[in-house]
Amino acid sequence: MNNSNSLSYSGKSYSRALLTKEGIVVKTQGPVTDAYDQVGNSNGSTVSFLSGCFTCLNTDYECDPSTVGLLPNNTLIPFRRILNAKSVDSLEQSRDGYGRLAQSSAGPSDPNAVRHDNVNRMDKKGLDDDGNGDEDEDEESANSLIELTFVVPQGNDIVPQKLYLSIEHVPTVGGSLMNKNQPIKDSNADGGGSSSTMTTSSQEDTENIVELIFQRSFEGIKRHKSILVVINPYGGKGKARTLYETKCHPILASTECKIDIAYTKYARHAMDIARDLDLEKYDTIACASGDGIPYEIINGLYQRPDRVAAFNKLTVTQLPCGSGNAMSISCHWTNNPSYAALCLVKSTEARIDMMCCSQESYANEFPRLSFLSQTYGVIAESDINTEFIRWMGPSRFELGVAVTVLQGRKYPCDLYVKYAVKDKKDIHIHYIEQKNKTTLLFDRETTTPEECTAQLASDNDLTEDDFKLKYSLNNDVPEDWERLNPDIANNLQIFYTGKMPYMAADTKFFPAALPSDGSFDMVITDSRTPLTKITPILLSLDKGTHILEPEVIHAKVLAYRLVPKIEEGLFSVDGEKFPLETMQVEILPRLVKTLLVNGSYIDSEFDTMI
Ligand SMILES: Nc1ncnc2c1ncn2[C@@H]1O[C@H](COP(=O)(O)OP(=O)(O)OP(=O)(O)O)[C@@H](O)[C@H]1O
Repeated sequence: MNNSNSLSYSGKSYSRALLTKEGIVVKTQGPVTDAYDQVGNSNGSTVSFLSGCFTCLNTDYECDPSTVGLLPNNTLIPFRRILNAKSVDSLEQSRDGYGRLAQSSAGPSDPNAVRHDNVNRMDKKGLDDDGNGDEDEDEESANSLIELTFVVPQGNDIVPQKLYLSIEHVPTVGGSLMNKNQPIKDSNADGGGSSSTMTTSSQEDTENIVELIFQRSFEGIKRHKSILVVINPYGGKGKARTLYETKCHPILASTECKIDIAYTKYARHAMDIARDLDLEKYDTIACASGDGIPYEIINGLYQRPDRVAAFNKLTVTQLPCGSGNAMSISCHWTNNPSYAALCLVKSTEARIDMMCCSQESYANEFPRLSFLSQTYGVIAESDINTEFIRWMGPSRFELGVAVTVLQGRKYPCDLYVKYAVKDKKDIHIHYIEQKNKTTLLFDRETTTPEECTAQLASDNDLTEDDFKLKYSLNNDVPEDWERLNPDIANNLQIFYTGKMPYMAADTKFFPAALPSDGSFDMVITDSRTPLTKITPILLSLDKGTHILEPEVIHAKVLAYRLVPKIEEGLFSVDGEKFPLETMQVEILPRLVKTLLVNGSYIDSEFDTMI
């Protein structure tokens, strides 16, 4: 390579870089390009990010071989985008007899595998970048090369990329920078660590820097996860497997996580998988599916004799590969499988409340845990009874709702509710108070990652008591439960209860939902509401402002009993069909561990809705 700006060692193009508080800044290495993308980060702000080809992996535009591996001046690679870091010397120690670098844990579809081959071909010829076979350039820097893997945007997705770096500066106490050739602080020196210094060899420096990169890239986050990916090959109209393999796996395989994959072979198989799972083997179950598989996994775990241990050990999350991905939208803040894969790696564990459903048909055996919603009336009928027009995609559901509402159908019932917060104004106060609790917990300025994890862990040890139901279906309705005005109950149109803000990509049905406020949201409409009023209500579901309308009943509840008074129909629980029988539901606080961006659901903007 005849580019005067380029650096190479042993056939590897590499860049000089600085380690800063925010990430790794890559210094001038080649012609400055304007190929930047604005990428929304988990805090809702944006960061600059390079797109296009700089490591020969992107096909967005044709690359210039003289700039391969080179980044424009001062490109910041934020820590939250970093998946892995390795000392190149330690990689080289694991070469096979042919001089190949050891392959990463990436599967066959991992584009990084190609990159290893490219590098090795050059190594085999014994040529460096100037083609003369001398390993003469920047020998000292090359001794401490780091192979960094991070995500970059590609089209609508993110993909892993590798880059070789020579880190010239690392931060000292307080975040100021020091020269690499000075003795570096020990591996705790991440802004608050020991001030003792070590005089180390270049290789030891590199190992320390790698450790520092890991500490900053995985603050308060489990780095070596053992993940069981459960794929529903029929999910997402048969696209779930391909979505996982092309968009999620390359990202997960680039990390230090261990990944096993199980395919569901029949309906409800995921429940059996969770029931029979070896708890020792995994800490995370990732459902590459719609919302049906997380529901089955959670209930499979619930039915285990060692359910306390199961819910203490395992985190259940979703990679959005189905047609309904409410869990990922609410928890990972995205419906995009590749971004969700990054969230799986980078998000914080947090406990969420479950809603425990009892009906005569199954309650004596096992009640059912619902993480998302229960519905009766228009929504239930529209979800299930429009299966035959599934080809229409999500709009079939809206059409179903519109038709049923236009028909003026009603779904009489008796409804008894134990309220947590009944008045709409008080819900706002409750929401802001509870939301701030989580925000404070995750405020990195006031809470260290360790404190944050400790606070979360302090109530992470469930006991069998946490599974005990307060109310029995067989008993009379408790005295402190309130009966919904029969005038409304006998004309009920929509009955929908939920625990997450989004029920579909453009349906923010429960904007006041919070992960663990010990209650769930109830929304009710009356079929006598004039069309001129109900139409704007339905049209505002995407914004979530429907709950502000006076015609909509909205409350935070702890439990309810609904006695249907129709001959034919159904309940829908987390999108699954349930029998038309008396349904009793109560909250079981903080039962399931999942992954939430900064410990919160996606911002529903409920606090600013007036
Ligand atoms: N191999 C299989 N054969 C038939 N059904 C299956 C299989 N694997 C899983 N299922 C069922 O598919 C259903 C839907 O799963 P999931 O939520 O992952 O997909 P989805 O794309 O969101 O589908 P839906 O639109 O039906 O909710 C679940 O009830 C599950 O039991």
